[in-house]
Amino acid sequence: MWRPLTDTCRTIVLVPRRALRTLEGGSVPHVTQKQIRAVLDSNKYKYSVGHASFVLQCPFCDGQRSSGGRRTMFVNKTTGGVVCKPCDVRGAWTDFLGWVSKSKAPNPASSKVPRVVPPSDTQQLASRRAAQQFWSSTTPWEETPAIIQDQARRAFGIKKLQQKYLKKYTIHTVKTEFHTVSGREEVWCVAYPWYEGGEVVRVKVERVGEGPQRQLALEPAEGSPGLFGWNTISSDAKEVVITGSEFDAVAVHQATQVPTVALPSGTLALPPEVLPQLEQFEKVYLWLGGGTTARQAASHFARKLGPNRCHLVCLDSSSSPLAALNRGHTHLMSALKNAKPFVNKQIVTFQQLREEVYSELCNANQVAGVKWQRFPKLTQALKGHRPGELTVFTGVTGAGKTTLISELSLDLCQQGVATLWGSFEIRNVRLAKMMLKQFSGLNLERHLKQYGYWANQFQQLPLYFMGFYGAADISSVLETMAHAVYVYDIQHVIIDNLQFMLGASHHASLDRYAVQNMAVAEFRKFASSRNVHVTVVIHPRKESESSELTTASIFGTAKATQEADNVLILQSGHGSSKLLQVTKNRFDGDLGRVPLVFEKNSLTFSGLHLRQRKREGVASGSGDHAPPALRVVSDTEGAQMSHAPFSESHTHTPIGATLKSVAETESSAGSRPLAARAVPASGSKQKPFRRSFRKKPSAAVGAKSSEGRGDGGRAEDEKGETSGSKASELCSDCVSVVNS
Ligand SMILES: Nc1ncnc2c1ncn2[C@@H]1O[C@H](COP(=O)(O)OP(=O)(O)OP(=O)(O)O)[C@@H](O)[C@H]1O
Repeated sequence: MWRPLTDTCRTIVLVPRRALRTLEGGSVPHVTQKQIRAVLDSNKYKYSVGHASFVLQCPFCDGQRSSGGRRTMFVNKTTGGVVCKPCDVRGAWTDFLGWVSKSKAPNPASSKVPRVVPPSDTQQLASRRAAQQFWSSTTPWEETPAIIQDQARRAFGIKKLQQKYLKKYTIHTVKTEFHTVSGREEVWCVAYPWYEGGEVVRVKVERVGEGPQRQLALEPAEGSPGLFGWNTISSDAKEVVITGSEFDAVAVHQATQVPTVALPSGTLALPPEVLPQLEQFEKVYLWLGGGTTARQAASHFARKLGPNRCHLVCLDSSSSPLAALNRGHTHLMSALKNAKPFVNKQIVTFQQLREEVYSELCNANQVAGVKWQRFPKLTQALKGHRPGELTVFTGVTGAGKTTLISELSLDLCQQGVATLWGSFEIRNVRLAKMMLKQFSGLNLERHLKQYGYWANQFQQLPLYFMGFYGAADISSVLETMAHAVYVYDIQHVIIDNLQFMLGASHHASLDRYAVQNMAVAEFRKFASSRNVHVTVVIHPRKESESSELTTASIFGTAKATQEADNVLILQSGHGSSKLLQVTKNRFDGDLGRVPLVFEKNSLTFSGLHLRQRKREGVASGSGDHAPPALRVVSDTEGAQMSHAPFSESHTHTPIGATLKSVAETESSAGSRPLAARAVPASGSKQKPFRRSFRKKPSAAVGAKSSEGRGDGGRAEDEKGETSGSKASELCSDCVSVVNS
C-alpha cells in the first residue's frame, strides 16, 4: 500500500522482489507493462493505453456508490499502482492482484466483485475530512480585509494578479497560529487548496509576512497530494500548463487563458498519485521557471508524464511566469507558443539544444550542483553534487568510508536531494542510527529523551533505503533503483559497497574483475540515462599500510575509475584525523584534499560537534517529543530545518523540496528566498507544531571556501586548518529557531 511503514517511522524501505511481502509499507512492486497487460487480458478487462497509465472501466465500482455507473480505473504503467476515484479504491499492483483473485467472476461486464477497502482508505478519509474542515475555516480572497490583501500582495509580489483570477483559483486566507521567535502568534496566512477531482484533499498555508522569511504548513500534516488549480480545469480540456508554484499558475492562466495547475511539491517531485488526473491531456506544457534546476525537473517529469505529449516552456533563462508578469512582460502567450517539444531522441541538433546550452551558461552556479554545507572544502574542489554523474569512493578497510559517505549524503539530503541508500554491508537499522546521530550531532544513547524530537525531524527527509543486505543480483538492484527514481524522484543513489553486493554473483564465464566491470558499467549507464547521481563505494586492493592510496589502488581494472566522473579517496591520517582526497573531477578538473576530524559521539567528520557544543549552553534537551523551546542553530542546520518538518505520508516528497523549488523560482525572479516554514496545526485535535527561522545569506560558507584556490586546497591543509575549525567559526553567524 502507499502508506508509511509504521506510524512513527515514515522512512520507506524499498524491497527486492523476493522480500516483497515481508514489508508492507513503501514496498515498490516490480512489475512490467507486459505483466500488467497479461493480467488485464486474462481477466478480460478492456483497457486503453494512456500516457502514464492503462485506463479501464473500474471492476470495483458497484454502480451504486458512484452514481454514473462504473467509473475509470488507472493502472500506472511503471508501478502497477491502481486508482479509481469514484469508488475510492487505490492500492499497489499486488493489492490489485489480490482483489482480482478474490473475484469469482472477474469479467467486469457480469461480475459483482466484492468491494475491498484498502487499509489506507480510512487514513485517506480522515485526512480528507480534516482538510475540508480546515478549508471551511478559511476566508475567500475577495472577503479578506483589504489591509490583509495589500500585505499579501506586497509579501508575495502578486500586485499584478487580478482579483477575479485569485477568486477563480480559490485563493483563501486564514488566521492561524504560528510559532515565532517571540512565542506563539496568530498570523494571517494565504491558503492554497490541493484538489483531487472536485474535492479539496489538503491545504498548503503560507504566512503573510514581510522580510526574507517564508513560513508554510500543510493541513493536515498527513494525506495525499493533489493539484492546485484543478477546480479550474474542465473535464474535456486537452491541454494544460503545469507550474512549480501556485501564483505562477495564476499568472500563467491570467496571461494566457490556458488551463493551468501547480504541482504540490514544485520542481522536486511529481507524485505518481497525481498522474491519473493528468491523463486526460494530449498536450502538457511544463513551465517550472527559469534555471537549470527547473529544466532538469521538467525533463524528469516529462518522462513520467509521457514524453510525447510534453513541451518545455522557458521564458528566459531565469524568469518565473509571475516575475515576468510583474515586470510587465506581455509575451507569456508567445512563450507558450514557442514551447519546445521534450527532446527524447537519440539524435539531436544544436538547434534543439541551443536554449538549454544558453541556460547552462547563464546559471553556472546551479549547473555546478548542490553544495555541501558541512564540507565547504569538498564543495571548493568538486563545486557541487550534480545529477547524472558516477562517483567512485574508496578507502582502506575500516577507515570510515560508510561513516563519511553517510554524512556526505545526509548533508545533500537535508538540502532536498532525494536519496536512496543501498547498504549491502551494514543493516539499515544501524545505518539509520548512525545517520540520526550525524543529523542531530548528538550521541543519542546519552540523550534518549531527545530521540522523539530528532526522529520526527529526520523522518521528514527524502531518504529511502533499499531492503538488500549482503550479496544481491545486480538486475534486482537496478530494478529497485529504477522504481525508486520513478516513484520518489530519487536524485542520489549510494551503493555501499560493490564487493559486498557482488559477493554471490556467479558468472561461470567471467572472472571477478569482469563482473565488477560489468556492474560499474551498469551503474554508469543508469546514472547517465536517468540523470541520477550514483555513488559506488569500492574497496581498494591490498597496499602497504604506510603508503597513501591512489586512483590506481581501486580494486579491479581501471574500468571503474575510467567510467567515474569523480574519484574520492579517504586517506588515513594520524589518530582521528583523516583526509578526503579528490583525485578525479571530470566537471572542471579541480582536485584537492579535505581535512576531516572524526568525532565519535556524533559520528561526524565535519566538525558539526564544535558548533553543537557551542549551542549546548543554550539548548536544553527536554522530554521526549518535547524539543527545546528555543534552540540556536547554525546555518547548516537552518537548511536542515527547511527540509525537515513537513509531513507527507503518501507522496514521500518533502515539502522542503517544494519550498526549495519555490525559493529557487522566486529568488531567480528577484522575489523573497525561502527562509522558513512551519508545521501545520489545524484547529482540530492535532497538537500545533510550527517553527520558523531566519536564513542568513547562504554565501557565508561558500564565500570563505572559494578563496585561495589553485593549489587543490593543500596550502590550507598545511596550515593545519580543518573543516572543523571553519565550522566553529560559523557559530558566530548562528540563526534562531523556535519551535514547540
Ligand atoms: N576516523 C575515525 N577514527 C576512529 N574511528 C572511526 C573513524 N572513522 C570511522 N570510525 C569508526 O570505525 C568503524 C568502521 O567505520 P566504517 O564502517 O565507516 O568504515 P568502512 O571503511 O566503511 O569499513 P569497511 O572497510 O568494513 O567497509 C565504525 O565504528 C566507525 O564509527
